[in-house]
Amino acid sequence: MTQVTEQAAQLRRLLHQYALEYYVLDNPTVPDAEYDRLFRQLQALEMAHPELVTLDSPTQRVGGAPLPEFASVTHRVPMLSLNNAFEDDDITAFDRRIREGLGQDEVTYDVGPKFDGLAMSLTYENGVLVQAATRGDGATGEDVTRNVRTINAIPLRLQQREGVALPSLLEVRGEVLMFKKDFERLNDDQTAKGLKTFANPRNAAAGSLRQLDSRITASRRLAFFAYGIATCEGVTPPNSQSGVMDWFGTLGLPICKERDRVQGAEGLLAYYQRIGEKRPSLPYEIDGVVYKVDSFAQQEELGFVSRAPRWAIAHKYPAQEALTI
Ligand SMILES: Cc1ccc(Cn2cc(C(N)=O)ccc2=O)c(C)c1
Repeated sequence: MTQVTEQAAQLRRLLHQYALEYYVLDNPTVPDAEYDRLFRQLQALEMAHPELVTLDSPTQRVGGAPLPEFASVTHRVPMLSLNNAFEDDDITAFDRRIREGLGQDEVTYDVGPKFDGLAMSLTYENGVLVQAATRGDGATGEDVTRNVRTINAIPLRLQQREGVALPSLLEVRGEVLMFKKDFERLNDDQTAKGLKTFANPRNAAAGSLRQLDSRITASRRLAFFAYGIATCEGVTPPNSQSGVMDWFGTLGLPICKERDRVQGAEGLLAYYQRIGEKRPSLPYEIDGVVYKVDSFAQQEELGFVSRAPRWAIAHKYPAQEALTI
């Protein structure tokens, strides 16, 4: 390693750590000016030595000329669609079917908000983000890697702990969304520029990801929460949904702090009630909560019906009354 190569690697390590603290942990330990100083130092180094630029360099989040179109991507593992439930009885029936299917008298569920954004699949090779694809029809989606790289909450490189191996291949599923306050700010901005406004944060996020010019995507404030694993090679992942979520947290992937692990139908309904009460004050829009059987072995035992899993369901809230402007 030459001296400048080592210096660039050290700067990238620091900038990754500070960006994680700022965007994912919401707990910066250095002033913005310090981040900016190091960022500019890396930029100068890369300008003087272009061979030092790496795919995971924070200077490469926004780059490249606009694309003529999006390439299509075939998902290694189809992106699921969830069955919906609206009534409490549907949920007690869901839990009963599962208990009977497993021959268990109580089942542990991993539960979380159902974000009103866009499903996204991220592929990391040896810890470096190499591809991002939309759901599309579940089997084939669009390659939106350039645009997703501009989302600051999505790490360009997974956090590596001393002596802990990273997967050679990891496919992360999650939701790209826009927080309510960033949505309002964007619409104010659009109005000031005489441009069209967006009907809701989901449309704003979709419109921002559909841009062929990633500089426009970079100007929108998108967020991301990881919620599942599709493929993992090179290391053995945890054997439960909640274990994977905790693991993702150690890798520097943003995990929603409202998620939980509950027991049985009453645990599910208590969670639905609790999140329903918090919903208006959440910083992002949700259209329900998602319940998943926690154990992967139990998920495999239950399998799927057509394209939707028997082991998961979305419990939806009534449509929210129109936002009072
Ligand atoms: C000039 C400047 C530099 C950086 C930032 C925001 N920010 C801060 C940090 C930090 N404090 O750890 C890390 C990444 C980052 O993007 C702003 C708003 C303005």
